[in-house]
Amino acid sequence: MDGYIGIIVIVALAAVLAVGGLFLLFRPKAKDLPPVETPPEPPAPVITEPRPVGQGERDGGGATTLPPPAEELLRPPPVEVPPPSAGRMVRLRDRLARSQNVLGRGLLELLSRDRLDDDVWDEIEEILITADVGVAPTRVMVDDLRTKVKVLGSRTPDEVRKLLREELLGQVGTDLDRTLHTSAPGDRPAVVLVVGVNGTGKTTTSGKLARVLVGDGAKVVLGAADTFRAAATDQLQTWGDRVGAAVVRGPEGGDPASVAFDAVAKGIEEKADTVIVDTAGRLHTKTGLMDELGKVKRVIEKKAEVDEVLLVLDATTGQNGMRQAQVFAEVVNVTGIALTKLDGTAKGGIVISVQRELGVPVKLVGLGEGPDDLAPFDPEVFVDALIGD
Ligand SMILES: Nc1nc2c(ncn2[C@@H]2O[C@H](COP(=O)(O)OP(=O)(O)OP(=O)(O)O)[C@@H](O)[C@H]2O)c(=O)[nH]1
Repeated sequence: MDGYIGIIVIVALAAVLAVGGLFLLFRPKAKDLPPVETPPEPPAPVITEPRPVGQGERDGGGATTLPPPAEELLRPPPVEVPPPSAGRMVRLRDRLARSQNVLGRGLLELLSRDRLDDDVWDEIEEILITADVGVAPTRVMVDDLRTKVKVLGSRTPDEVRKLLREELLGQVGTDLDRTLHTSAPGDRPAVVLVVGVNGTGKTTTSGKLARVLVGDGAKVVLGAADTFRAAATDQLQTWGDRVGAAVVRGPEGGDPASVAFDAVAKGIEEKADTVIVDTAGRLHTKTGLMDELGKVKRVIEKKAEVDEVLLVLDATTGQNGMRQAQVFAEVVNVTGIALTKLDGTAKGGIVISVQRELGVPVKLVGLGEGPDDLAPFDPEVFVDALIGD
């Protein structure tokens, strides 16, 4: 019996030891334990730099801003000193180069081809027509170029460029008198009358021209004879205020001829160098409105000669502009063309066609909406911008 008890005790002891060993062997290690939950760190504080205190905040008014003091409201805006006109077209050359890329570089590329067969000449013709050079001038140019290419035979790139440059310059015309008559002999101011159909950019061009002249040192008076559109008068007033030019305005819907007359009278009285008279946009097909324009000019002439009649043409309207130009020329004897929006069209060929049809030179070109984006037209800069250096 004692033997049995001893065996039982030994077995029991062995069992206890075995269970203890197993526990020690498979006990969970620290890294297997579930992580101890620690409270999240509080978010870092957002440190903002103090903003300069605005007037409203200073008063504890949050977003509201106090109006500027009365004397500040009454003070006229500072008068600007615009840059002189010299070199303007060179400055704006890139705009031309971008918009007239096809006309210049396209022609250059085609003329540089080894073989100039009929298909290539057709393409050359198409480029010229598409750029609004006009049918007759296109024919002349293609014939000229064909003859010159034949004479040259094989062509180096420099020869092609020279050939095209000469042809384009010949068509644009280097010997036309492009002088803007903005100063008059004697002691009266020169009078510039600005005319054209609606929306071509007459008011903008009048304002920009005032800047050109003031930049060149002249004293300018502006006449807001566009009494039809109140906004045009305000627009002109803003242009005048910016460069310190007096603006003569009349009542809305008033007689434009009377405003034009008063503007010239003011120019004489103030010993101005130039009076620029902006007129209302009118469709060339409306006889009544065209007669009114004729009257504006005749009434001005009671006071002083009109030295320059600038027809403002929108280059983007293409051949439609030609018809307008003809009618205006019949009524008011146009002496110069201001071609606007040349920055927004590939139809730069209109310079060639309009001069040929009217026999009147392009004197100014508009190359953007900025206040100084109007330049005296320079044929060489124009052609060089088209074909690149
Ligand atoms: N891109 C570009 N826009 C121009 C140029 N010249 C004028 N404009 C824009 O053409 C628009 C019409 O110009 P306005 O001067 O008001 O035209 P307007 O002929 O006086 O208009 P009406 O009095 O209604 O006949 C404006 O948005 C001008 O900024 C130019 O050379 N280039």
